[in-house]
Amino acid sequence: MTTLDTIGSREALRSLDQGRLLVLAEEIRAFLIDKVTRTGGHLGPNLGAVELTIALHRVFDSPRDAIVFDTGHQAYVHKVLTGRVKGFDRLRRPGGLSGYPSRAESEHDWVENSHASTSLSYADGLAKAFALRGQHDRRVVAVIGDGALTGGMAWEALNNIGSAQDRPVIIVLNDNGRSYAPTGGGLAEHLAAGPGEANFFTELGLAYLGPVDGHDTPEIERALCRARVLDRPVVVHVRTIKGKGYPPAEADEADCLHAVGTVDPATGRPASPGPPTWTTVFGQELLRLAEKHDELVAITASMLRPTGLNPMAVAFPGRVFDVGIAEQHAVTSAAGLAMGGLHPVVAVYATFLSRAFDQVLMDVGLHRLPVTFVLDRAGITGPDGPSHHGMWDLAILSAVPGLRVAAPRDATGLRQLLTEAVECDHGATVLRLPKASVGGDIRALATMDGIDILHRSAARPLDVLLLPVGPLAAAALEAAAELERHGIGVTVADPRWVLPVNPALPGIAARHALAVSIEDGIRTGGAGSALALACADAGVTTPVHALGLPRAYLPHGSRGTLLVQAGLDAAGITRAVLQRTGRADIPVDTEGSP
Ligand SMILES: Cc1ncc(C[n+]2csc(CCOP(=O)(O)OP(=O)(O)O)c2C)c(N)n1
Ligand SMILES: CC(=O)[C@@H](O)[C@H](O)COP(=O)(O)O
Ligand SMILES: [Mg+2]
Repeated sequence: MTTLDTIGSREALRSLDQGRLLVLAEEIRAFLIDKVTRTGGHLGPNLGAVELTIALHRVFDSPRDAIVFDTGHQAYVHKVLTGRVKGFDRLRRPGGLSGYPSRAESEHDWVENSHASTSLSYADGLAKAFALRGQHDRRVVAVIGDGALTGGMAWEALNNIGSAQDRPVIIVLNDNGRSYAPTGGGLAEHLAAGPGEANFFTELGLAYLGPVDGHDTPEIERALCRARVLDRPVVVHVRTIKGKGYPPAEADEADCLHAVGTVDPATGRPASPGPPTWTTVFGQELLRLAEKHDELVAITASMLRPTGLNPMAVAFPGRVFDVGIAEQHAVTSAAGLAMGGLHPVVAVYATFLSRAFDQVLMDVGLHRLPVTFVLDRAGITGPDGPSHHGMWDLAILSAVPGLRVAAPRDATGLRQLLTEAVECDHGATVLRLPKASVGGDIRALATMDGIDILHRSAARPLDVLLLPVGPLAAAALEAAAELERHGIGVTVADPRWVLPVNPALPGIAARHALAVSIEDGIRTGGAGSALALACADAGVTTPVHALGLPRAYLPHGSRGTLLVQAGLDAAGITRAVLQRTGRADIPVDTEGSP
């Protein structure tokens, strides 16, 4: 019987003496390494939060006291301590444990959104609610990383929390000195300055306790107990080590094994390097363009390597800026760079650009500035779940006047479109790339009005027009072959620049009996909706059917499975066309997946 087996309740956890606490921490570390190296997940962050989370659950009475985790990627220990040990064999698997807090999983979980820098705002709201409902005994604890603290929302919340001396929000700053890479900026320098430094938190109206050794459970508990009874807003500054206790993580210069796939537990590395990804191809091409165009600069929001900017950063360190987890600042500072005569490339995950929509619309779009956005993880991403799927960008960006969106279907297309984007000096451009390895090139048979014709049935070319967005071209071509076997003629066309709609597309659609757009994004307001509107405006009566993702929060799972479930694989596209051409009776071969 391990100590971990004995802590089925908070009372049992609180009953452990210091010796057993040390044993428990090591058992949890070994558990995390064993499970997460098999399933994939956020290993480094959680290894650094072991003692901190044990202390939190010994001092506070969750869920009566609310413990809110910022970003939520470091909540595995919280899940271990709240009865979910058994779920870790299926962490981030379809139907299995979420990699983030999940309200459906436990009453101890509050925030499911994995977007950083939100915890202090939730905490401010919860504290107000508890106060207004007379629940003055309930504490609100926000656990925020030093990286997440570089996000603007956190400072908006601090401004409010600091001014409310009667609402005792307890902010636990989990300071491991890193986001992915070492955290940069004035805040990080201040936090690293050492205990003697007067802490600006006090000037904002918050008490400050620390710095505390984040791997000494009793010391953390003493600080948390003081915070608990202070009865005013307080920051408990906890110093931790990302990847603590696992040498491959502690030694990992890049990001302390921040997020891993299935890896060898002995090394923390995958058994074999995977095939080239879209990110890799982008990073290499951006470097080539940076060598050619001195005006090219790049910006990341604390994700230099994950977005592929590292090659350019190594070659041109003065032209790549990491602004912290601050997408809004990234976009508007890009507007400033463009106003200053440069051409910025803002590299960001698609889901995180949502946070900076106003900046795209009013700081870049309104001024018609030459800024290029490269959205990685566009479309279904998979294991990170609903707040990570990059499925909103086409719908929200379709509203920005003058902004153009491209979706490359292969590596050659990515290189060509990135060149076109960075050479465009009269407005914003966007490229969207999926979380996937890049497939083989798909050559065009012909190009007309900027539209690549990928396939045209010899027999009856004008039955159905398939318009895949980006990499879904491969599934569309497979569907075309299947449809032809049923005597349906298919044209497959790739406009490359998918928004705004290419003015030649309604004319092409008019020559077909049915037009079907296919996009890895929500169908409401996406590329298909835009095409239908363009056809209507042009008086084209060809029915337009938009295949895409539902306007829903999709669960975590594998990208392939989720695309199949959305009908965005070859079989799904084929079924959709057969249904709309009165041939629903024909059975469709459902083998294979995108
Ligand atoms: C708005 C937003 N941008 C980027 C990310 C990607 N991201 C996830 S965790 C992370 C680093 C967080 O650093 P920190 O808060 O210090 O937590 P740690 O991993 O160090 O425990 C980043 C940038 C995100 N989740 N949300
Ligand atoms: C928590 C967070 O936002 C990131 O760590 C994200 O999980 C990384 O996603 P990828 O693994 O797709 O880079
Ligand atoms: Mg950190």
